[in-house]
Amino acid sequence: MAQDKFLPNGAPSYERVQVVNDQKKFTQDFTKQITKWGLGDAGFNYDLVAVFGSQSTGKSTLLNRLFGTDFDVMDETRRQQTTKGIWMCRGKNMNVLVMDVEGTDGRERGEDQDFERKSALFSLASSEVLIVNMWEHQVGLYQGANMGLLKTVFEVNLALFGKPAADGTHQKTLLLFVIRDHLGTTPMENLVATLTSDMEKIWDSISKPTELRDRQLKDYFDLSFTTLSHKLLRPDVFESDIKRLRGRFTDKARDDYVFQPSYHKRIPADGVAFYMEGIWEKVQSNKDLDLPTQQELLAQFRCDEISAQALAEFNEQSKSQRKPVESGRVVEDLGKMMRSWWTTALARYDHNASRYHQGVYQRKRADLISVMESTLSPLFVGQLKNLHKSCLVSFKREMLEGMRGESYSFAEIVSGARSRFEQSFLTGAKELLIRGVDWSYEEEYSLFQEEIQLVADQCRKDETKKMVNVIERNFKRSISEPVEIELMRPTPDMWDKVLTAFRRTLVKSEGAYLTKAKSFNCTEDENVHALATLRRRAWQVLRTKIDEQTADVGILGKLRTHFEERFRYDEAGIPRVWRSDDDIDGAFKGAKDKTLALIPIYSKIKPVDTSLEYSLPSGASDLTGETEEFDFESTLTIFSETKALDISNRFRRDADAYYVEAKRSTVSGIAQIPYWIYGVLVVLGWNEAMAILFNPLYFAMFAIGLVSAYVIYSLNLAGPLMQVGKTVGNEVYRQGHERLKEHFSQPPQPVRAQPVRIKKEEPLDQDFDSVARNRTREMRVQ
Ligand SMILES: Nc1nc2c(ncn2[C@@H]2O[C@H](COP(=O)(O)OP(=O)(O)OP(=O)(O)O)[C@@H](O)[C@H]2O)c(=O)[nH]1
Repeated sequence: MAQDKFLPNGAPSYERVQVVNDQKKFTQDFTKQITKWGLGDAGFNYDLVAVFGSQSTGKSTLLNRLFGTDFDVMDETRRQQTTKGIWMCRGKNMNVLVMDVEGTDGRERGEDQDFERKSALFSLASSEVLIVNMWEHQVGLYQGANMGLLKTVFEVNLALFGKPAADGTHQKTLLLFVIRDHLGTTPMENLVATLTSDMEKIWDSISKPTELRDRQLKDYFDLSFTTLSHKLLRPDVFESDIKRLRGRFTDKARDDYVFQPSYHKRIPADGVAFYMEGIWEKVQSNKDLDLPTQQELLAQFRCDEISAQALAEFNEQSKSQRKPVESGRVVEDLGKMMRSWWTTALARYDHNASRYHQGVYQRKRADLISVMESTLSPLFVGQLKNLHKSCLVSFKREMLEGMRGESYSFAEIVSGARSRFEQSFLTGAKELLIRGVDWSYEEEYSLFQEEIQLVADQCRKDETKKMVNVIERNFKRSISEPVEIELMRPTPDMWDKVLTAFRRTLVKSEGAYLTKAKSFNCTEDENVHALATLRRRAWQVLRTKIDEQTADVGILGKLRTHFEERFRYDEAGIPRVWRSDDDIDGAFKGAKDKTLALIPIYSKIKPVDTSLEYSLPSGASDLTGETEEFDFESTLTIFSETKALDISNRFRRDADAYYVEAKRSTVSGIAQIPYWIYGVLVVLGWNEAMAILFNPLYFAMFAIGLVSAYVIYSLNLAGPLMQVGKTVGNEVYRQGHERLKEHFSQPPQPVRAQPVRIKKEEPLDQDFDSVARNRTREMRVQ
């Protein structure tokens, strides 16, 4: 709140204003006040100085003496806090904004150090020169000299306002250490060295943002030092010290002039209020600035250390199982291990850190838990995935093994395997849980269940397919014989019988399917699909069988048989022996016509009783879901008209052959020896027969002949004897043949000339030829 001290002549006023009250509210009158101070148009021509230090260390006194301000000064007799919040005043006859800040370590605020930190940070961030006010005897102390506070302030200041400008330079601030009540016993240089070293130490110990890790204290701050004598004991020296120091703020020519341009924030004076309000808001609202107490700071430091130690061991342990899990293995007792690492780390942290500030301890504990959780999370997720995979593989294996035999219930195998491996997954997943960690396996579990269902469905589909194939084979076996029989004995209602047999067998097959499908837990849709497939395949089996039976050879055979049965056999089934007076033509025509009439019957599946007609939807899809080309109507036609014509022509040719054969058989019957010839033979041979019967020699020979014939017949020797006879005959023939060949093919041997003695008795008139003949004969004899 501004103190109203308007000057009647319009000269600038020097009244102070409370920029931030003790409720941490920033004043709304600041801009107005800057105008009143006459600095509205000052542009950059102004400076800003603030003071930092413990309560009642003469800060206000110092500022009033240096800048001619009138900040409240403590009443010596009461020794209590005077400055509350942050005040500002214009320096007398100086374009200097002077900020008097509530002292630190105030009795009134006690443990609540929030305001002193925020106000200190605000002063540091907004001023060009920060006067660090302290008693000489505070130098070298840590808490006493506000070093802890400075450390915090530096840390947050760096994080919030420490980013370099575009040219890489940093906004600098002068820290002017004013050592009060300087007695002179400790040389100035020593004090400077101690304070400089303290500041360097503070700077080194603060945690810096990564990108500002290597920044030095001098990048942000210049340090300057001065002393003031004891105000009460040596008032004269004090006064001269003040005067000397004042010169540093006013005399720009001096080397140690404090308001160097490099410290200026480059904010025009009329924007200072807005700028400072922004800084205050940033200071106030930033979470990082909920600054801790010294106790908290210590706790933070120690808890961090303890936590890091606990984490180091924990990380080492968890690392050991990372590889196995990543490689896809289900690590046994992983949950147990994780819980052990977890509790060990927490116990270690709890044991060492619980002695520190509870808030910090709890907060850091939560941090530790969160880090451990994120470290173990990949193991949890990986193990769940591995569990999922391994249970699924085992489920598949068990399904396949279960379905290996003949008699098994698919539904039982599925439900058994499913519940076992779901349980196995759940047990494995639950084993991984750590109390207090919000991990969930539900999503993975439902994925696992879905995949189990997919595998079961696939197995069921495969099994259904297999089952339909088996039923189809059985159907084929069952339908084969009835179809063969019915097609072998064609009648007009042949197809009625075939279709009846087909329906009967199909009903049995469908029944077999439905019984098995029940144990498969097939859906209604799957059943409909499978039955449709079964019907179509059954029909195709029937068709194949019919095709096989009505192939060229088959159909011609059947027609021939049918024809023969009617032409070559009589009604009683006895083979006909055609006589010349038989009506071969009529029988032939009848049999042929009846047989030809079968061809149209064979050519199309068409029952007489239309209720037996069978039909199937065309273009039905297979069990695999693939649509097959299937035109039911076309399957009803066994052969086309052209084919029927061809068959009938070929049959006609066969039938004609039978006809010719029949005709020939009557002719050959006619060519037999007439019966009267036998009579003539009896008459003519009567005498010879009597001669044999009544001549004992002939009779005996006849009887022997008969007995021999009987013996040969009864011993079945006719064949061997014939064979022997034949062999002997052949041998005789061969021998004879060879002899003859030898005889006729031998060339005449050359005859050696012998001396010829003319026998007396030989007639002289014997001609040469006869002699030669005789000679030749002789030679042969020789
Ligand atoms: N010994 C000594 N006392 C001083 C000096 N300067 C001021 N004092 C006395 O210290 C007391 C506190 O002075 P203030 O100026 O009010 O101190 P302050 O630091 O502004 O106090 P707060 O604003 O309440 O924090 C007053 O009684 C002053 O007379 C000094 O240099 N030496």
